[in-house]
Amino acid sequence: MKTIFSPLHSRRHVKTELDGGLLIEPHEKPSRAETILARVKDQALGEVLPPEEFGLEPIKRVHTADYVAFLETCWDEWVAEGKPGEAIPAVWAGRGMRHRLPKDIDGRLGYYSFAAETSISDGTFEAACASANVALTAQRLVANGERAAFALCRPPGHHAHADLFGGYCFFNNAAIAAQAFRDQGYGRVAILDVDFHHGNGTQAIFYNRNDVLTISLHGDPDLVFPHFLGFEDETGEADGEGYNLNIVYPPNTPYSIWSQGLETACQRIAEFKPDALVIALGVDTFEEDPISFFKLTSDDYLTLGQRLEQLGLPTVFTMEGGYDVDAIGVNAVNVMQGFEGKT
Ligand SMILES: NCCCNCCCCCS
Ligand SMILES: [Zn+2]
Repeated sequence: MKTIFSPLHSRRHVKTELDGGLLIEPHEKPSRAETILARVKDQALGEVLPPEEFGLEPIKRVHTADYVAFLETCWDEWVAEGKPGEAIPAVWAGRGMRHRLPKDIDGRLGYYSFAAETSISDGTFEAACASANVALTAQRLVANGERAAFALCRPPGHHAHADLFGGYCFFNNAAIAAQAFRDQGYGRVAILDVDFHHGNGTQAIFYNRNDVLTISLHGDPDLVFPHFLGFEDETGEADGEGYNLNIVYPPNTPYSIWSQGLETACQRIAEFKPDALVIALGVDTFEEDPISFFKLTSDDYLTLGQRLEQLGLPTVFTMEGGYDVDAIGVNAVNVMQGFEGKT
C-alpha cells in the first residue's frame, strides 16, 4: 500500500496545549507522524510519496472561504496585537449570545473554534494545507486504480467543522477526500471514523446529506471530548436522516465489544453500497492511550484492517488521533498490514 507523507507536517510545532489548567506539551506532536513513517519504512509497507499540490479549492468544497482566510491570517493578526504567547481561543458565544463575527482577534478565534486545547502558531496554516494535500493525493491514487492508500495526515482533521477548528484539527481531511470522490463522479461515499473520539466535524459537514454516509464509533461524549455531539440519537437531518450513525461505548471497552459496533457499521456500509470508503483512522482506541479509555491491543489493529478489507471498497485511510507515541507506528501500520492480509 502506498503512503502519502509531507515533511511540512513539522511546520505545526506548537509548544502549548491547555490541559487541566496548565499549558502542557501538546499530545498532538510532530513525533507522531515521524514514528508512523518510520514503521511504514521498517515494514516496507510500500512506496512513500510526497503530496501533490491541490490549492485551496478542494478545501473550500468542505470549509467556508472566510474560515480558510481566517486560518491563513490569524497568527499574523495575533502577533500584530502584541500577544505574548501562542494563539489560544478563550471566549465563545454562550447561550443567549450572538454568533456573529467580531473584528477583534480574540473574538475571531472564538467564533472559528469550539475548544481551547488547540493552540495556533506560525506554520499551522501551512501544515494544515499540506495535510489536506496528503489526503487529496491518496484519494487521487485510489481514484486512479489503487485499491487503497494511506494518507499519513498531520495535523488530523475529523473534529474540524466547515468553519470551526478544535481537537487538534483545522481542515477535515477525511471530509475533503470524500468530497473529492463525489466531485469526481463517485455517487455515494461512506466515511467510517474509528478514532476514539467522535468525528463531530465530519458528522456536521454531511449531516443533511444522503450521498455521504458518516459513521463513528467512539467513547461516550457524556464522559469525553467533544462532549457536545456524538450521541446515538443523532441520525442525520432532512435528506440526511438515516445517513449518520453514532455507536457509543463506555470506559474499558475491549475489542471483543467494540468490534460488535464495527460489525454494525460494516453492515450499514454494505447496505449503503458506496462507491468509495474513507476511514478516519485514529488509534487512540489503544489500551495505553494517555487521553482515552478503550482497551484495544496492537494485534486488534491487524484484525480491524482485515475486517475493513472485507468491505471490498476502494479505500482511503486518513490518519487522525493516537497519542501513545511509542505504539502509534505499530498500531497504525497494523491496520494497513491487516488490510493487506497480514494476520
Ligand atoms: N485531557 C485531554 C483533553 C483532550 N481534548 C482534545 C482531544 C482531541 C482528540 C483528537 S483525536
Ligand atoms: Zn481521537
